[in-house]
Amino acid sequence: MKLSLLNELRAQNPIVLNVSNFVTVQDVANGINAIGASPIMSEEIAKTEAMVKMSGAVALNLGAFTQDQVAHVRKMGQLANQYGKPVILDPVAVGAVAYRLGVAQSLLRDFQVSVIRGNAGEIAALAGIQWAAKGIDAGEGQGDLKAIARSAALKHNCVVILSGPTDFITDGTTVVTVKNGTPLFQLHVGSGDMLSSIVGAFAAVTDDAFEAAQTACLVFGTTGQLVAEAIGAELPGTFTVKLMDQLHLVTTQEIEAVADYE
Ligand SMILES: Nc1ncnc2c1ncn2[C@@H]1O[C@H](COP(=O)(O)OP(=O)(O)OP(=O)(O)O)[C@@H](O)[C@H]1O
Ligand SMILES: Cc1ncsc1CCO
Ligand SMILES: [Mg+2]
Repeated sequence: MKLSLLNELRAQNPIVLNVSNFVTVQDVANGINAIGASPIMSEEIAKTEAMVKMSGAVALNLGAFTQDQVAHVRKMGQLANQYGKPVILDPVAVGAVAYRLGVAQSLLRDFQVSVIRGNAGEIAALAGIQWAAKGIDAGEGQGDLKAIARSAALKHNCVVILSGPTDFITDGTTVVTVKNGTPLFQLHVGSGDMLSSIVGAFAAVTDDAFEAAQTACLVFGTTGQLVAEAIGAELPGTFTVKLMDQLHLVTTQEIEAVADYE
């Protein structure tokens, strides 16, 4: 865990290039901005190369794609590999829809990702493990989450974040767990999308994708927890607004005071 990466991120203000989804695009852009990085979204394949070149990391979200957009994501992933930019993949709902899983698997064959960030249902699907996912949510599957995360990481040769009440972050060998968070994250559609792009912001300021992934989970989880403790009620609207504020304001000292990871 390297919390000083948060200060590094804010000092560097790296550009994070995103293929987002139309549902959560604004939260994702503002989340990146609030934490101290610089978001840019792309939907046009013709300008992909220039945009990849100027970026510090590329975050690819498979939340709501058309076939044209899949071609765009593929080209962006391949160009990111060519220019040595870290790629973060958010495989939305691949545990619930076979077509989505097929698309995600074909993309993972065509370019190398640095980090996959998904919930239990999504990561189990990418590991080839049976799990009862529910739409974009993790669902009610059963299994050893640590082993599932590790298996997905080995299969795709990358760092994996299996997020949920506890986040499991692994390079296929070591597994770090982050227990910080709040159930309010589940009442805000796109919490996961925000986390995936924030992983991109951290990956842009270090060559160590495993460290970037761990730090992003700790920063995001503790920030949400601090907000929930401050508002003290189940208010998803208020939570969303205050989460943006707190992502901007949170300090490494405040995070350290509540950090719960091993
Ligand atoms: N019950 C919970 N308690 C604490 N933190 C949680 C809980 N559920 C999710 N989180 C946190 O919420 C964030 C998003 O993770 P989650 O697994 O919910 O993503 P997701 O299912 O892809 O979300 P979405 O589909 O809304 O984008 C992570 O930081 C995770 O730690
Ligand atoms: C609700 C929803 N549907 C497609 S993407 C998305 C946002 C969660 O990623
Ligand atoms: Mg998600």
